[in-house]
Amino acid sequence: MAANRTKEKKKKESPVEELKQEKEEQVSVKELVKDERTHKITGIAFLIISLILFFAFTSYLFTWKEDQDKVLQNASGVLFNDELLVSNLLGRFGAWISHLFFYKGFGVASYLICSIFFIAGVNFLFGKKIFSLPRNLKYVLVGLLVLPVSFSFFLNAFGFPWGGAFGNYAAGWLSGFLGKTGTGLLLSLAAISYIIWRFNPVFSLPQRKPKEVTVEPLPEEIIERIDLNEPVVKEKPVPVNQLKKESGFTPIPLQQEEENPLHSFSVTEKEEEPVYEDEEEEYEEEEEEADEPVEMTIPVAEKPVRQPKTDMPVEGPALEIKNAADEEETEEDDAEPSVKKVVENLPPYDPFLDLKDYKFPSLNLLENHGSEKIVQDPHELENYKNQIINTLRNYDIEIQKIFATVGPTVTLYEIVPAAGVRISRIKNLEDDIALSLAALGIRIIAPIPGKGTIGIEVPNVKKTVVSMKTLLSSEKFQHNNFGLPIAIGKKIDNENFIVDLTTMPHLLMAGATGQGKSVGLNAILVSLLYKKHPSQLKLVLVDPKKVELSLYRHIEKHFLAKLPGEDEAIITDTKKVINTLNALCIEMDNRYDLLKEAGCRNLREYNEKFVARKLNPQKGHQYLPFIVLVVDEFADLIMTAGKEVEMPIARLAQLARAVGIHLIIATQRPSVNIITGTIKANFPARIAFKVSSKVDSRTILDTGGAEQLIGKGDMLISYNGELTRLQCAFVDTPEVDEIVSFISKQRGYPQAFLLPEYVDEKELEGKDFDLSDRDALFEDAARLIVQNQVGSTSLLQRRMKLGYNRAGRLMDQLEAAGIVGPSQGSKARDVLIKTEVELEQHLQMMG
Ligand SMILES: Nc1ncnc2c1ncn2[C@@H]1O[C@H](COP(=O)(O)OP(=O)(O)OP(=O)(O)O)[C@@H](O)[C@H]1O
Repeated sequence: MAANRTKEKKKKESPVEELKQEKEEQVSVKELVKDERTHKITGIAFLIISLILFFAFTSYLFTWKEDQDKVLQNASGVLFNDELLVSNLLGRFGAWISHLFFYKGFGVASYLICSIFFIAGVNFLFGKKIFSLPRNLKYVLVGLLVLPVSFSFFLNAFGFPWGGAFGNYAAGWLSGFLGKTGTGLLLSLAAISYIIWRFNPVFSLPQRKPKEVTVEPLPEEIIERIDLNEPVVKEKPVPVNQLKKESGFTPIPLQQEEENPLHSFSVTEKEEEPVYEDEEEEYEEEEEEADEPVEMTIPVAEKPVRQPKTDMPVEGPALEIKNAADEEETEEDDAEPSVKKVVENLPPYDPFLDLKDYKFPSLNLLENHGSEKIVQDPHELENYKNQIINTLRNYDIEIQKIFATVGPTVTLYEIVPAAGVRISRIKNLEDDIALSLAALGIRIIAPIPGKGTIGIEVPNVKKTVVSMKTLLSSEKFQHNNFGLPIAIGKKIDNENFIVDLTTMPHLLMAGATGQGKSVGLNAILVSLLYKKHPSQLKLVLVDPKKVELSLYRHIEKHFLAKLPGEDEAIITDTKKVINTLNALCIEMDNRYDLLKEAGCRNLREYNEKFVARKLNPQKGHQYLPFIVLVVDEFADLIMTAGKEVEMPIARLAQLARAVGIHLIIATQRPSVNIITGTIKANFPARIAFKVSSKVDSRTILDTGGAEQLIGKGDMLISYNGELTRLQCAFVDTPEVDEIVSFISKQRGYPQAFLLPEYVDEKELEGKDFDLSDRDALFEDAARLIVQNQVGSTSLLQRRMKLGYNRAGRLMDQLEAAGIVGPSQGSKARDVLIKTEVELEQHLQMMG
């Protein structure tokens, strides 16, 4: 049976084979020329010709003396004169062809001919344009014109045909025409021109003091678009900057780049329209004057003041106000002329007086990770370009132009489709293009907002790590005037992405585990630590995982804020998180009260007024630092505490911006039950690292794309209505350790910045005030409150030199004794007893 089947099969196959043979016989010349095998054979033939010429020429260098006479004498028949014995390695042919090229032609420059055959051979053999033949032909042509003349002119010795007949003739003619000196100079000009053209050396005059230039220098690494409409393949991978120069890419002027909304998010460029409201512009002016960091050192005298909210005595001259004037009269408008005079005469309040020796961390604490030079293989560019064009062509989509912008991790191919092509068609081909490029993480932006082009982002084979050090040492970071500058990463065009957290004004970060979230948080925190004095910034760190943020515990006395009575500043316990969030709400309300009383619209105006000594510390006014709340692993909190966490966060996010409280919330699980509508509505700025699904991407960014990222700090940021792809700056844990230890070794405040105490009402229920437990200062406190008719804890703290806890306890006792009303959040409590006489009676009754 089996044998029969094989026979049948053979029978069946034979007609096919016959057909095949017939077909092979009928191959037309046209098909033969097109056939891949013909190309390979031609390629090898060319390579062999190139080798034959090379060996013949090289042998000629050693045998020319012996062979020259023989060839000259038998000029016509040398090739076929069997009796003629020559010394050239390639025999009579070698002797003849070398004589032809060297003696009668171009001398040593004849070697250039070999290169033509070599290049044509390689291109044919591999079926690709590995080297550019037209470019080679150009070089060969110029070489054959210039080199023989130079060789003949300069090396006219030893009887060797250095420049061949052509060289001799041309050099002789030139010498007659220009004289020897003229010819020498002309040939030198040719050589120098070539060197300048090829290598563009830098000629610099001895250093003179440069004039003051006000234009901001552009960051070095900005890379322009590469025009892929010309061949880009070079012999070996070269840095893109060089590549552009060498292969004649058409660099598009930077101005055009800036017009591209994808690139134009240069929030730090001076000429950019500021995104701030009026008041913030003013703030910048103020900061500009004050903020003149030289190598990260901010001048001490011109910074706003921090009035520590601790029990430590307030340093500096602000207390002099008290001596000079009644506290009721120190308000700017009502102030007596004499008071005004004193205030005017005082120098502005020194911001850093509390820690005036504080040194900002130096950039040396950070490391360079990798070379930072973006190296792009031109073959990769060419390949991807062709594959993109071919894939689109397979679907009948023609394109007009294609450009590439090479970023640290991805390259953006920008396509201008032919007229009439529907953009949605290209968008639908996302998967096909990804398949044809055999690359993961392709993202298609159709269209690029504000442009008639379509973007295809393709991950680079070789990725570059963006070091935090590069970003922090950049001009943009060092000389900006942002309230809270944060360096996040680099855009696809290599521009540094440095923004002001105060304008965000809060930030939501999401990303699957291991995709770079913690590194991103560290990058933000490190940026702040590099730019802010401890008096200007306080961090509230919430870290349910207990590991990520614990690095920062050593700077508790410099930069951290905590609840009164807590041991640890970094909050890991859910219950304490709720208390802290509510305490922050109280702080926010308190700040609003202070702002209202001072007649200021925001923190900046308020601090400005305070620094100018227009606000009276005796009335509770103090310098207010920014507070940044960082929550790592928000999902854990929402899962365990739900609304109890969500409500204060939403409230803070809605209102806290004006009073300088900003939120950074990170989560691994960007699902809708965690990032609820309320949270989302209040966090317009969002970052997504790689997430596991399109749904997750939509939850965080309101659009897909984050699932296509490639991890390791590759991210999308949605800010100001724009979506930008960034490579997050990399800062390693040992670097953070170094910075933290540098700060922690310096003198700090006596304790962390204390947040207002928040007592859960539920906990208080049932707790009655026991008269026998009365504080020793109870009666004094009661008198003070009644005299002033202000039920404020800070009044007790200030006047009685008490800590926050004790003052708070006293106030609770006063409430229990019916002297003051219940707490009203940030507002002072009502005082229920109006006169001192009444109070004395009350105290007596209490016994
Ligand atoms: N910006 C970056 N550049 C280069 N490599 C990075 C970058 N960010 C992260 N990585 C690499 O990815 C690893 C994981 O990053 P990271 O610890 O920040 O992830 P994660 O999202 O916080 O994870 P988890 O949620 O589990 O803590 C890092 O150890 C590092 O090797």
